[in-house]
Amino acid sequence: MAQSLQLFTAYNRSPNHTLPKRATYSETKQFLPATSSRRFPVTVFPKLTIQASSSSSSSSSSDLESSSSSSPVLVNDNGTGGVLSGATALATYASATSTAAAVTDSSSIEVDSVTEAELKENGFRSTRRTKLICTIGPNTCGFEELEALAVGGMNVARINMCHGTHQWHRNVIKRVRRLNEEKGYAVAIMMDTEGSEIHMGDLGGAPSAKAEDGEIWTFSVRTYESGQPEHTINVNYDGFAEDVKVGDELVVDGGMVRFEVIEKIGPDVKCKCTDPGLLLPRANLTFWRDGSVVRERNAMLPTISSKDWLDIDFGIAEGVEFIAISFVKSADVITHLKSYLAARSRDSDIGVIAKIESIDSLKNLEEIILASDGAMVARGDLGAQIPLEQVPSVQQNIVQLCRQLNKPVIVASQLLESMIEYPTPTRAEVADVSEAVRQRADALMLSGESAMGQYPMKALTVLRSVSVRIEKWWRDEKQYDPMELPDIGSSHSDNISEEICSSAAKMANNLGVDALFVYTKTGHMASLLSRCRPDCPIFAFTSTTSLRRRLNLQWGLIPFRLSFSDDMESNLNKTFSLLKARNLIKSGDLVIAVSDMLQSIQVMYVP
Ligand SMILES: Nc1ncnc2c1ncn2[C@@H]1O[C@H](COP(=O)(O)OP(=O)(O)O)[C@@H](O)[C@H]1O
Ligand SMILES: C=C(OP(=O)(O)O)C(=O)O
Ligand SMILES: [K+]
Ligand SMILES: [Mg+2]
Repeated sequence: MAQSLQLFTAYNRSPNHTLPKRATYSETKQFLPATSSRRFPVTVFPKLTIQASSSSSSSSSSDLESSSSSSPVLVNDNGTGGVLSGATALATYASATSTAAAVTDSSSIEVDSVTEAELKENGFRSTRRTKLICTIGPNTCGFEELEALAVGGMNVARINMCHGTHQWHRNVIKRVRRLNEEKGYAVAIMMDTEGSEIHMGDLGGAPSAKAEDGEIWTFSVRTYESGQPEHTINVNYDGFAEDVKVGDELVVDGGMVRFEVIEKIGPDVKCKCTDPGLLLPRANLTFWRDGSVVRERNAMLPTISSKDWLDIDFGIAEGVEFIAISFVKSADVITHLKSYLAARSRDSDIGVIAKIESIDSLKNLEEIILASDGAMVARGDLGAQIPLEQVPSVQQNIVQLCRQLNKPVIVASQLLESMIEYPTPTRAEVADVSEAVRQRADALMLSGESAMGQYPMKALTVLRSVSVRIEKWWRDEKQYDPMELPDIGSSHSDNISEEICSSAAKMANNLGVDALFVYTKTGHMASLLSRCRPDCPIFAFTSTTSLRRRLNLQWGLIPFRLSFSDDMESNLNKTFSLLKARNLIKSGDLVIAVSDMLQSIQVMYVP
């Protein structure tokens, strides 16, 4: 297959290639009632009594008609229909997406063509559980590129407010929304704030500048009206010249270029290049003294700057699903933002993701994660603030803590950095991706690889195929360590939900069921199931498209939009008939269903 070929052709990379050795960073049929012999109701109510389910009633024929008439026909490379391999999805995306239809009426179910194809081809148990995030930049902002990314498995599109204008970001959001509406995808939008980081200016419009060994460069807080002199870099932080000392090490982009401070002249800081490399516009700057990162007055800068507040208002107005906050230092800022969001965005529920990328965030890790709706291991800046060799253990700790606290966690930055320039990843990068998948992080994120790299689709394909392969490997080999999941709920009802989900997940593993079904109004039960990381996929049914998108960040959840009632019996009947109409399930499949309206566990074969 194309994908396995691609992973192995890396050997063909010429040892004499002329590219730089180090990649630069920056940059349904009628429903038939169930036969009682094939069904085992295990309904658990809050008082924990066992109730047998009554026999089911058939769903209305209008459900069936609307569903089957809108069922998309998928075409594979050979045009024989019905198959779209995970590995060949990219090659066939045009045919798949051109025939896929989004369905939004109340009697139908909404799922996208890619999920549908994956379920049909590989069966439930082989669907990808790890979610994929792509940063959108100049190389991926067009409708066709965004569509190719969605077909390639993008679950969340990230926009980085460090770059671009509101109009640019608005256009990207509109295109993603159009894609969701027209093709039935549930791609969520994550807006990432700039934060009060120290970074360089725009290089006077140049795409990059090369700093050579021993060259003297001036870093200055001055703004140059009539063009920037040669070897001069503008710095955005007013206190820069006062805070640095002669002898400090100035680190660009976490170590891609290094300078030593040799002289201070008013607002100008003269520096000698000690590690040559490419300077990119708005690159991040840190300065180090005696082996640790210096945090002078910049430590006092607000986590959410006035510019960030304007960007947050923009995110609210555009209805983004997630806002990721850069350089979080404490839980207060998250709590404050959450109350601001609650007051401003009445209907929508925007998730706040805390980016763990500073020493302060590590000191207050648990309270920050508890206050947030998720966390990101932002290894780019984190690796510029703590010694690099500490990053892997910190990553593992954050991933574990997030799962224990039931918060989705993203592993970000440099996963496939070399693919910014090369069509194949390094073995080390594949091992890094595998490790994040083995740790069972909720999501993996591409930054420069998808924003401005030369091979965004190939990078996404690598993430997808490595994820699927590693997940299957540890399911087959039982490679993963079971994790102790503490009670996290604050009420007895919460504890019941947790017990139901962990029991349902355990039953699912022991019985080898095909899928877990969860009917959820708030997403809570879905996330509790995801937290258990069961062996089978979790079909999460929710009645709103916004919640469907938001669930798309979490491990193992396949979100569907479906109108449902408080009557589990009729929900299940409706779901079975709709899914059967689309050949997504078949008679005899074993399913365990839970819901957050009725605290119950039902085990049943699809009639
Ligand atoms: N909206 C955008 N417009 C232009 N370039 C972008 C945009 N988003 C990302 N990029 C480019 O992709 C690179 C990698 O993205 P990311 O890691 O999110 O940013 P950063 O390098 O600032 O941390 C950026 O350095 C920038 O060159
Ligand atoms: C994801 C990160 O943040 P940004 O790309 O915004 O610097 C990071 O630092 O790893
Ligand atoms: K950012
Ligand atoms: Mg960062």
